[in-house]
Amino acid sequence: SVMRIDTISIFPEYFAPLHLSLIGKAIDHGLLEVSSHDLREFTHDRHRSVDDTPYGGGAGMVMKPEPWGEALDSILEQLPSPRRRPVLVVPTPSGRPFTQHAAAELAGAEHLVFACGRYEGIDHRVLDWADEHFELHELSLGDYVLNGGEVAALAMIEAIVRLVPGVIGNPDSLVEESYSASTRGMLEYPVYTKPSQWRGLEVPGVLLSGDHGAVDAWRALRSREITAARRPDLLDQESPDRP
Ligand SMILES: Nc1ccccc1-c1cnco1
Repeated sequence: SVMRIDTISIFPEYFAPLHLSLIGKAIDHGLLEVSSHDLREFTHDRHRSVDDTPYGGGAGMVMKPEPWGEALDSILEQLPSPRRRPVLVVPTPSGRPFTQHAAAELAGAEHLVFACGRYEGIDHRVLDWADEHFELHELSLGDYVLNGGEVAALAMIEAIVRLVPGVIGNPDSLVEESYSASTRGMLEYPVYTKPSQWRGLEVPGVLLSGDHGAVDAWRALRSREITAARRPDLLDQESPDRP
């Protein structure tokens, strides 16, 4: 089944990279449809304004509700009926953490819409209205400040689309990867390839030994060392996907 992704942003050109490489191939193979919409096409004033000063005062500008309402309406109108509610993802610093688990959940959706806000955010009434017409997910990429949702949406789209069956050539690379990349897995062990000597640096001998048991043990030990050093929060997590 074809997954459809719509993005809405005042910088639609941010999404041009989606048409390259992996995702570009999925689109060519008809597995995926991506279209990016310019929020300003849903304004009607001479200045095509999308933001205004915040009620209650404070610095910065807030995105006006009307253009968002019209943009979301136009997406709903283009849906074949009868339709399942499309998923609306709003990247926001105040969102639920976006995790590999969330990516896997969203990979099952038929239709994903990404609303990318700038400035100090979108008038909250847009989210209240959208909650009645979409399956709404306010998601954060991490605890840092971006200028807008576009970069977050690109990352989320890549994480989601690569889990859609048929998009990635070699599925078993997903199994290994998803196990360790998921936030409840362990961190990846270090990897090496030819040449065995490079700038005076050698490859750990065990990896050249052909002793697969020893290799697995070495990798498990390195994963645990690295995880303990960088992500102690991931250690000894009891989780459904790691018995
Ligand atoms: N800082 C932001 C500003 C606007 C839209 C999203 C974000 C975001 C998402 N995840 C982290 O930050």
